[in-house]
Amino acid sequence: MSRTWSVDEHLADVLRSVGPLEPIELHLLDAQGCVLTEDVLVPVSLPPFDNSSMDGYAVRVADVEKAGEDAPAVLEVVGDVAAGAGRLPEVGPGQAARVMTGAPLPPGAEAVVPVEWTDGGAGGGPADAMAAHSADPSGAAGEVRVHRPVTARQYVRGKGSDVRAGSVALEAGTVLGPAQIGLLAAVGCGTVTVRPRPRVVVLSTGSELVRPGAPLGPGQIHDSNSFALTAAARDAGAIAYRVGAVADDAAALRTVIEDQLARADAIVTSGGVSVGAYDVVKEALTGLEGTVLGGAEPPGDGDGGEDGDGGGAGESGVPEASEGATGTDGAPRSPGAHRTGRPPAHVEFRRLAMQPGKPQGFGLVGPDRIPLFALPGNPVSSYVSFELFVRPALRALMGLEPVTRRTVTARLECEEPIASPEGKRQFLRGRYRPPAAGEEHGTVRPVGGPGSHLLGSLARADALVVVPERTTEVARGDELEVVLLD
Ligand SMILES: Nc1nc2c(c(=O)[nH]1)N[C@H]1C(S)=C(S)[C@@H](COP(=O)(O)OP(=O)(O)OC[C@H]3O[C@@H](n4cnc5c(N)ncnc54)[C@H](O)[C@@H]3O)O[C@H]1N2
Ligand code: MOO
Repeated sequence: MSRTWSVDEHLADVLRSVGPLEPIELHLLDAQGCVLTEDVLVPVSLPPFDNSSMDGYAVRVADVEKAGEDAPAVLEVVGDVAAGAGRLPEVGPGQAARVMTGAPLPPGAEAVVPVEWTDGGAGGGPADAMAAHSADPSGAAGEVRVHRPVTARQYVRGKGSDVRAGSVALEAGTVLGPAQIGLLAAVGCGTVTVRPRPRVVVLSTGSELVRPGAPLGPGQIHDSNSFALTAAARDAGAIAYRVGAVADDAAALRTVIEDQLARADAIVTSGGVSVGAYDVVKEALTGLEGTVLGGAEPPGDGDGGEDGDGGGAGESGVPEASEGATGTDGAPRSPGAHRTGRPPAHVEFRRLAMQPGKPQGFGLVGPDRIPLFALPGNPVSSYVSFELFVRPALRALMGLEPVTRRTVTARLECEEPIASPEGKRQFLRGRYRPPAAGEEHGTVRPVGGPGSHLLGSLARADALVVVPERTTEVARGDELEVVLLD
């Protein structure tokens, strides 16, 4: 390691290295959370035809003009129009058609009288509802008494009154949420062109790691990082594949990562980046020249596969493949924008002026130059590093903005002053309370201490409290920047 990088320098370097993935066409539900890359024009007006907004009777306005409670207009019922009806009865003078919500307005009719303004064809006073067609098919015939007048087009939803054919339904850049997906379905689009979710392969390293659920032997711990990071990748919008823990064997790790290249738009590892004798990630990802990870084309196509055999895995001997978040899109992608210009494939290991998260590796690997994040092994360090560097990169790959989490200013709530290392940006875990009425800022209360192994308090936190590099102590009432985690 040479110089120390600031958090901002490292993030800028990461974001300089990743560009949005090439757009692909996806089925609507597979595109949820993705960004449209082109305007979507409305192929068919919505509604596609004039239709009723009420269950009632389609009438001609002049026929009910003088209708009142004591002097109902009596109209001949010429048939039923249910939603989806293809053949429509013609409504002539003195006539009405029973019409359901969403059903086409029959020819000749100008407005709809809600059933509650009529006797429902039953001959009594105002009706509450229509008799079910199955129970009384005769309801579509006979007479109906209308007790109130309607104006032209009343209770009629006009063709194109929602969106018109030829207009822009959604603009390029729109993020597809439930309402947008609903609109696309309504106008008949079955597929859309979007920036896809990045496929992220997450693997942890360490011979001490055991899969949760398996008993611990002496000196062993459960692998939590690969689970937390896979969940974080999904939370960021990615399709995440958790590969089980790989033991501290550089050659095996390199093989596993090479195998995973075929299905990865980004790779995240944890552990093995510090200065110890078993820091396997550093070893595996240094001196890549001439290897597939170093950018050399693989010998054959190579299927990468779901079950890369790294051997020597800490938990089972064979890395485990995990399902994709949405399980839609395992196919190889055309190279992303990060391939253009083809910077050298290389992973650099750095020291960052932050706590937790000091040791970090980052670079572009493989023939497609996909980003690889080698995060530190301490559980809080890897999670905080993911939040600060990987999440923004994944959002950049998806074309989502802003890439960073929302930050707010909050007043610190704590009993005793808290020390912070000089020259490092510290990220304390905290719980944020938004401002109450009349307050300019909310408050944040640290949970747990600064130790990078404190998962219990991380799990109770909903914010990261940022203590700047030059600050060596913070106390109650200090105004600090807070990164909101949800
Ligand atoms: N002499 C020095 N030692 C250390 C330094 C240093 O500057 N000089 N930096 C410390 C800091 S800061 C960090 S952070 C860690 C980073 O170490 P590694 O990235 O090499 O991580 P490991 O040694 O593999 O593991 C560290 C710690 O985390 C536990 N761990 C690892 N993977 C997992 C996992 N998947 N699930 C749960 N826990 C995991 C591991 O057992 C260790 O306890 O280095 C410091 N040392
Ligand atoms: O930087 Mo390490 O990430 O403090 O524990």
